[in-house]
Amino acid sequence: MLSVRAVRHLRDFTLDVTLSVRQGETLVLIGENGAGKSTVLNLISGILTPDAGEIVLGERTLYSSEERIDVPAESRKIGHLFQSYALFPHMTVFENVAFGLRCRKVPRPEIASSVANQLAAMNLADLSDVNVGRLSGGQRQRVALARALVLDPDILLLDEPLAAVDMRAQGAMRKELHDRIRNAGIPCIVVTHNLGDALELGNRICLIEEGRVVADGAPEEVLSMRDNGFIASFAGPGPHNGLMPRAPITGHCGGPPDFQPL
Ligand SMILES: Nc1ncnc2c1ncn2[C@@H]1O[C@H](COP(=O)(O)OP(=O)(O)OP(=O)(O)O)[C@@H](O)[C@H]1O
Repeated sequence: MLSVRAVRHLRDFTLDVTLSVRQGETLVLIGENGAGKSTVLNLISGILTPDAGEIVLGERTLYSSEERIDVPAESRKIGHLFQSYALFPHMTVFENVAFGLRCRKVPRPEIASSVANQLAAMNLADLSDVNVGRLSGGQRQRVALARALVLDPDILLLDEPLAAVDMRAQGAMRKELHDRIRNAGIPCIVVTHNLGDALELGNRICLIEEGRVVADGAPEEVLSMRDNGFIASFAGPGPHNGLMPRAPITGHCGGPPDFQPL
């Protein structure tokens, strides 16, 4: 179980979110550009430090402003797939996937077998010795996912995991993600602008607007709010056909747990 209560002052507004994700549950974060979705992931993985609040993963407090606990990013066992991959282009696929394990000082033979297994599982074994700079966007995204999964993480944070995968490969990749998330049985947070992905991958959808959670519920509940006009931010295409428009949100709801409009 992950539980987050985090405040962080950003350039244009103060992010102030409270959310939780149970074991085996996938929470999908949606919201317009700049709403604060990636910042939430960065606060959980330790790349950014909250200005106040508390982040607890299982039995472990990762951050607490009251108890002055701030576990550094490298000591958190978190699989974080970044929107921009954050891979090393001059290093091989193997070296990129091994990077987090090396930082954790995992013994070399264990790194070799873990990385080989992960690459095989993701059909990347043939690219093991290829420099990442030579790969396509979709291939890089799979390498970034392999790097997140090879850590055997306690939680998965996936920022736009299918954005760079071409349409033809998206179906297979979405299914693979779905299976892996389910099999991992750990909390997972996915940021996406794609409603089809949100429905396919998520047990719950959380809508963020200017750093605040304005809706949090089962996908069908959040969608019915959309259908009833409480949320206009993804009122465009139908559930399975593409990108959510990034227009300003014109309606609010009361947020968890009863989703009443303001
Ligand atoms: N380190 C930072 N310090 C101050 N402001 C920041 C920082 N990082 C991001 N911001 C600002 O915080 C806001 C939220 O950005 P964030 O990247 O989290 O949004 P997002 O919802 O993930 O957007 P997108 O869908 O475009 O990726 C933006 O206004 C951004 O300019």
